[in-house]
Parts: sequence; structure tokens; C-alpha cells
Amino acid sequence: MIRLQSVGVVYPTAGREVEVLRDLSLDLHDGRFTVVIGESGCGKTTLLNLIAGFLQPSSGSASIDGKPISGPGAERGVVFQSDTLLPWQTVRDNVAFGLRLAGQTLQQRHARADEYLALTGLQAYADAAIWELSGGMRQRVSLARALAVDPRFLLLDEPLGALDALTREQMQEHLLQVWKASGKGIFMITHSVEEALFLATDLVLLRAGPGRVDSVRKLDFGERFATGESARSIKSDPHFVGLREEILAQLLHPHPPASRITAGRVKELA
Ligand SMILES: Nc1ncnc2c1ncn2[C@@H]1O[C@H](COP(=O)(O)OP(=O)(O)OP(=O)(O)O)[C@@H](O)[C@H]1O
Repeated sequence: MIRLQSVGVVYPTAGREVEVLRDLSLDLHDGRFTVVIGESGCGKTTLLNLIAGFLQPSSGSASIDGKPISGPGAERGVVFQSDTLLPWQTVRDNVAFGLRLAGQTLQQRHARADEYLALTGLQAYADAAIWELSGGMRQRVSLARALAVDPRFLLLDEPLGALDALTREQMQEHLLQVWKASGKGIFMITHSVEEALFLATDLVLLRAGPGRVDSVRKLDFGERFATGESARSIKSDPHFVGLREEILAQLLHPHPPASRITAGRVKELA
């Protein structure tokens, strides 16, 4: 389990310090799909950077199985929004790239790459060059590359943000299939409430100023998809639609409207 305990992050910038996260606590469990949503600038990527070990907290602690996260590690694979593939290499070579460090032979690396290309539905494109692929296919290659080194957790920073609406929906379904088949723990950032609801087993709403956890909801929509229900049926379920509207309202109006603030509440807020 990855645990963030009372984490604070302060960025030193020219002339002043910017407090981005304050007293933030969050557990990421193996095998669960944790999705973070929150307004732009509330600290989502900062949170991912802490978990990835790219950044150390200014206060509090980040740990995995009780051991402090002191830097990046093979048990945490990261996929960024814009892919970081090597365009002149084949799909198979890109997926096999991370395995070089693991000291495997070329044959072993290719066999492993092919296994994960099959899991992400790209086996027919193993010999294609990266520049021949669509955006969605490139993101699947990035996913296969991260999976091939067999991390316990996948950290995904808005991985579907650059895709068109239709490809994005297909990729959401694909992500759920990969999550179910691989059993990995996933931590993902998104700006789409619908996407967050559809994918998350644990939906984390972050608040800005400075960033902190507002709520964590346990959901089962992704589980329902993984066990055979169609995406359209889930996304049009009144429970799903109701939650989508509730969360959108919370994001758009983070504070209660003035008319609904009672005298007692005014004292409390003051
Ligand atoms: N290295 C840095 N130095 C100074 N300030 C930073 C640094 N990185 C991020 N920030 C600031 O911290 C705040 C949070 O940034 P972060 O990227 O974590 O937010 P976010 O929620 O991921 O934003 P978005 O949704 O727009 O991607 C922003 O105000 C940003 O300007």
C-alpha cells in the first residue's frame, strides 16, 4: 500500500513560497483504481509526483509498505499525458525498452513486449513504427511499456486528455480491461467527471487553496463494466447521472451559496 500522511508541499519560487498541498492524507491500495479529480491547479500532478518519487514532501511522509518513498522505483510505472515514445523505433522495441535495465536477452524482451502488446490489443502493430499510429494507439503503447516492467502501481497523469471523444471512451473501456486483467493498482488524474466515475473504485476529490482531500468515494461502475455490463448502460444509470451532477456542482461551486449560509455557519466560517 502507498500511504501519504499529512503531506504538505511548498514550492520555493522567486521571492515567495507557494503552498500547494497541506495536511493531505491518502491511501492507495494494491489492485484498486484510484482516480483524482479537482479544479485546475489544485495540486493533482504534484500529488502524482510525490507518489512517483519525483518530489519529496515539505512536511509529512510518503511511503510504500511502510518504507519512505525516496525516489522513483520499478514498482511504480508512470504514463504521462503526452507520450514519451521513441518515434524512430518499432512498437515492440518501444515496449521492450524499459526491460533493458532488467538485464534480459533480446528474445526475452521481445517475448515480454508481445505479451503486453496482446493485453493492450496492439499485437498486429508490433512491427509498425510509432509515427504510423493514431494518438489512442500511441497511448496504448505507453501503457504496454509501463506494464511490461511489471510495476505494482501504474501512475497515469491525464493519459486520455489529448484524445478525441470517441477514442477516449474506447480507451476508458480498454483501461478497465487492462486493470482487471493485470490486477495492478492504478492512480490516475483526470479532468473529466464522467471518466472519473466510470473508472474509479476510489474517487478522490481534491480541493484547492492549498490542495487537500475533500472526499473519497467508493464506487463500483468500473467493476460492473468489467463483469459484462455495457458502458452506455452504466453511464446512463440514474445513480451514475446523479453522482455526475453532484460532483460537477461541487467542483463548480466549492463553497455553499451565500443564501444558504445560516448565522451559525457564518460564525463558523469567520
Ligand atoms: N515546480 C514548481 N514550482 C513552483 N510552482 C509550481 C511548481 N509545480 C507546480 N507549481 C504550482 O503548483 C500548483 C499546482 O500545480 P499542479 O500541476 O500540481 O496542479 P494540477 O491540479 O495538476 O493542475 P492542472 O489540473 O492544471 O494540470 C499550481 O499553482 C502550479 O503553478
